Amino acid sequence: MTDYDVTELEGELDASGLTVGIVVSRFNDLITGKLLDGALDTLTRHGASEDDIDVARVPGSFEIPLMAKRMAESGDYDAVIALGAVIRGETPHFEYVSNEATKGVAKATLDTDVPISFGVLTTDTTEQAINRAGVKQGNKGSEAAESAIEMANLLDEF
Ligand SMILES: Nc1c(NC[C@H](O)[C@H](O)[C@H](O)CO)[nH]c(=O)[nH]c1=O
Ligand SMILES: CC(=O)[C@@H](O)COP(=O)(O)O
Repeated sequence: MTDYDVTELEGELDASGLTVGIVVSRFNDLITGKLLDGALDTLTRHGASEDDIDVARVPGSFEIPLMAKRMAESGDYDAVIALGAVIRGETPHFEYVSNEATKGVAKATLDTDVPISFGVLTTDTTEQAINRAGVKQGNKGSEAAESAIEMANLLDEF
């Protein structure tokens, strides 16, 4: 590939010194607990201190945006991580919960200017969720933690 003489900016994957808030849904907690494990493992492996990580538990993914926004606007956190698992049932409820959780987190991060990474699974089946919580398809909680670290460091450059 041709080398370009451009300035490239990228957030370091270094979590040392970062304060991080995690909002995790209790709904489907057999899944969300694994997402939380993945996020905490990633944060500490990249240098975050457990003393600098706060975890807030909410009833379901619909409640994530409000708590994520409250953490972000507190000024106490360099980044917030949103973790949930919305699994399709028999009714259209899945669409509403998924859409509002997604839109709410997106709005909260833009409104507060604080990185809020999106680790909310939206799956058709329980198996799909299990596979994305530390089995065959990785761990969305770990991925969300990496995004939070990178964005906190990248935004610190501006
Ligand atoms: N069905 C799922 C829900 N439903 C609960 C909502 O998130 C919310 O807590 C309730 O409507 C009360 O406001 N939540 C999930 O996180 N995952 C689901 O599969
Ligand atoms: C995503 C949901 O709210 C869903 O799990 C609820 O299940 P159902 O649509 O069968 O009531």
